[in-house]
Amino acid sequence: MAALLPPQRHEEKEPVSLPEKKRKKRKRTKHDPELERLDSLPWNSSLPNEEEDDAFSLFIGSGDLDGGFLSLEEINESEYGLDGPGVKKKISNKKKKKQKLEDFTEGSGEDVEADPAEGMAEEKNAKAKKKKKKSKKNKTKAVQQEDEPATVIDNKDNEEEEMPNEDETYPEFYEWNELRLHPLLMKSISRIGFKEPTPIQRACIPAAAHQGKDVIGAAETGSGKTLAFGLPIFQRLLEEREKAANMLEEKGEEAAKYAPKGVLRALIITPTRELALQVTDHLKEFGKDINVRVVPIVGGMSAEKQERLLKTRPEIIVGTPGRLWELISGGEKHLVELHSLSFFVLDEADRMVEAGHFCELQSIIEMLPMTKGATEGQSQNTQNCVTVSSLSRKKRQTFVFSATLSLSADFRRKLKRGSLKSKQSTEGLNSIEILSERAGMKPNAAIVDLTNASILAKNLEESFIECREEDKDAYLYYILSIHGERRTIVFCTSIAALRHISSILRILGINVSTLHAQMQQRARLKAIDRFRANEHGILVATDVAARGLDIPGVRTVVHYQLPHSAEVYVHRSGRTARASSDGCSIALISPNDSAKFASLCKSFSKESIKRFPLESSYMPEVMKRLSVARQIDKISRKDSQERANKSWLERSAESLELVVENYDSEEERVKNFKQKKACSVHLKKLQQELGGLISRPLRPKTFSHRYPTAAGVTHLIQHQFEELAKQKGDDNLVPGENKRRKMVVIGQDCVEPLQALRSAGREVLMDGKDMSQKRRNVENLRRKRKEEKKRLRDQRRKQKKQFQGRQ
Ligand SMILES: Nc1ncnc2c1ncn2[C@@H]1O[C@H](COP(=O)(O)OP(=O)(O)OP(=O)(O)O)[C@@H](O)[C@H]1O
Repeated sequence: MAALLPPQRHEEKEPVSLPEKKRKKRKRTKHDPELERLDSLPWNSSLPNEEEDDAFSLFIGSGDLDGGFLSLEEINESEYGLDGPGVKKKISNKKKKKQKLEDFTEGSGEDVEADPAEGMAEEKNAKAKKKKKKSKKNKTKAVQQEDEPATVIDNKDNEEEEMPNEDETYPEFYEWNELRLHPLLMKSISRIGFKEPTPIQRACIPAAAHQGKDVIGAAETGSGKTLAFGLPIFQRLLEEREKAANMLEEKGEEAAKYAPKGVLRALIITPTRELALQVTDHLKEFGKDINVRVVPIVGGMSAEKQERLLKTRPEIIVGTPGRLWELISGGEKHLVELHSLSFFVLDEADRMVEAGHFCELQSIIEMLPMTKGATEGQSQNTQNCVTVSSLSRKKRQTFVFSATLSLSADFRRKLKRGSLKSKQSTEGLNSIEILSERAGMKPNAAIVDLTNASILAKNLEESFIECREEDKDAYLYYILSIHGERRTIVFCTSIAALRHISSILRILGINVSTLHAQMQQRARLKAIDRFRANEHGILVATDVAARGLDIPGVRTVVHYQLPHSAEVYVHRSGRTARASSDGCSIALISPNDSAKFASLCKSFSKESIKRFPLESSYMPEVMKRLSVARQIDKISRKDSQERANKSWLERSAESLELVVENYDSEEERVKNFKQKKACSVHLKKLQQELGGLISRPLRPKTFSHRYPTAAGVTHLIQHQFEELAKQKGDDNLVPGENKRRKMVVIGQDCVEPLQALRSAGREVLMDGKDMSQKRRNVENLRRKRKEEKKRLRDQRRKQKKQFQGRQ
């Protein structure tokens, strides 16, 4: 356990004898049961089998240091470039240190052109602060010169003063203390209110922030991976600033080299635009207290906005591979300064090696200057280099994170042997391993794999509904109407299916947002915002929303169509049951899906899965509504298709300066007109019919009209009832009559899917063979029915012919 403990910052200033209190504390942490639990966690069993002696299966402090964490004695700050040359260890009190840091931070903001959106307020603040600080600084300087000449720490009292006691400052957040984060980060953590680090944060932060290691991290969805790489980045930037601030007096201008300002320090690449924006927001939340600029660079962003953001010369950029490569290859000034990069992060790395991202990502990686040990000649952009300190040039850390990361035994063995130097030796490695290798992943990288055998989040309840393909709409409508509580995401594999169900649901009066890759970026963001804003929102999305989206309060994920891979299933389901909350997933399984579903369960080592409880007495009403909705949908589609075709024809003709003439005869035109009119009358009729149906709560067949007990009343309908009751009360407010007029909804069986599942879900054994057999049986049955129908049809025809012959 010692590996997680080495107090790097303490180490620097630590006196020969530690105070008794501290020693006890360290001893205590050494035997932290949580860390021991992590230590004993196995590698994901679904991944290739491990050799017993593999040190990379969550290596947290054993005697074998190869590829694992360094022990306390082995950490040499100078090796990681964390102490600038000639730094004298000084005694300074807490205030003085903070003051210096602030001075430096302020300075760093001065020559950075601010983003107009946020910049004005910042500029104002900075000016006011600057005035204040100037007078303060002068005072402090005077006091320092008189009272506190620079001395080497050798005395307990001073040491106690130097390190702020976080226990006292943030007593509720003591769980973070062992990670020894910078006080400003602790301030952010306390402001945001994260009581304790998540396991992945606990495991990654010491390795990444204090031991300067590269990290490959895998942990379940919603487990806080963003901060697992975000906090080490902030920690290092702050430490560098602090050191530069300490040197400011001695070295003057030169000190600034140790915390270069206005240069790119971290490049975080994510597979989707939404994820990049989300990671940016998450990090910005922490960057607030420490004046670190984090900006997103994603496809779909306007050139002006992009330019404005890059002009602020942010330290951290979060982007998608396509747009980043476009800018890097185009020689964008801020982005080509990749030599100053201290962190290169691949978030959701396994998704990025899929088609569509790989080439751009590979090109970006090829532009990265070689890290320690590589020949200078291999760096392609050295002529663009500005002078940066050895501190930031010395090493770049690479972080690779995902919930579904699989590394081959061969790659882990390679890391262990430290044989990752050759760029050519990529034989037998998968794409993610090749990219990690090319990105300069160091041989002693820490691999932290906290995924369990099933990889799925532990608070997730999975379930399924078996139904015919054509009944999926009905079951989806059933779930959303009867159990439509809290936020729900419905996943489709194809955009066509997404369009179909979102249209049907809208016709049925269910307000849904949609999200898919063919939408304009602005519309995509709007859809997410709308979904976020509605506590009971419904988002119908393709797999573009499967990864990383972090929207609190998503309680249900419906797999309308099964995804193509087990990984995507994990990520889709991971949109619920995030952090410490719980949620459920419901897969709609048609006979065609059953074999796929069985193999999915097999790959997660699932022996049984719950069948989602259904109340069949609701289905006749559901089917009735759906049938009308489908007819409306068909007519509207036909109509809009015709209009689209017509306008396309007109637009094309207009662009060619042609006149479109109508050659239809008068008779045809009248006929068309009549047809259209009949169609629109029919449509209106259907709409009226559906309006009548959906104006009432969805009721089971046995529902009594005389006693509305609210069976099947969703929150929406109950809300409508309440509104209605309120309205009626307001309309004719006669004193004394209130009681009689008020409509009361008695009882409520509208429960969340998770609640329904927990109280009534039935476990079904998942037997792959059984599922396949079932599928075969259904297919046989269908074939027989078809044959029977054909036989009957032929028979009828024959009889008809015979009858006609007799006549
Ligand atoms: N220490 C913590 N305590 C409580 N909540 C946390 C903590 N760290 C992060 N979170 C919250 O947990 C949620 C999930 O975090 P994050 O998005 O980083 O997860 P993730 O592991 O990257 O998920 P995914 O694999 O789906 O991308 C976020 O809302 C985040 O604010």
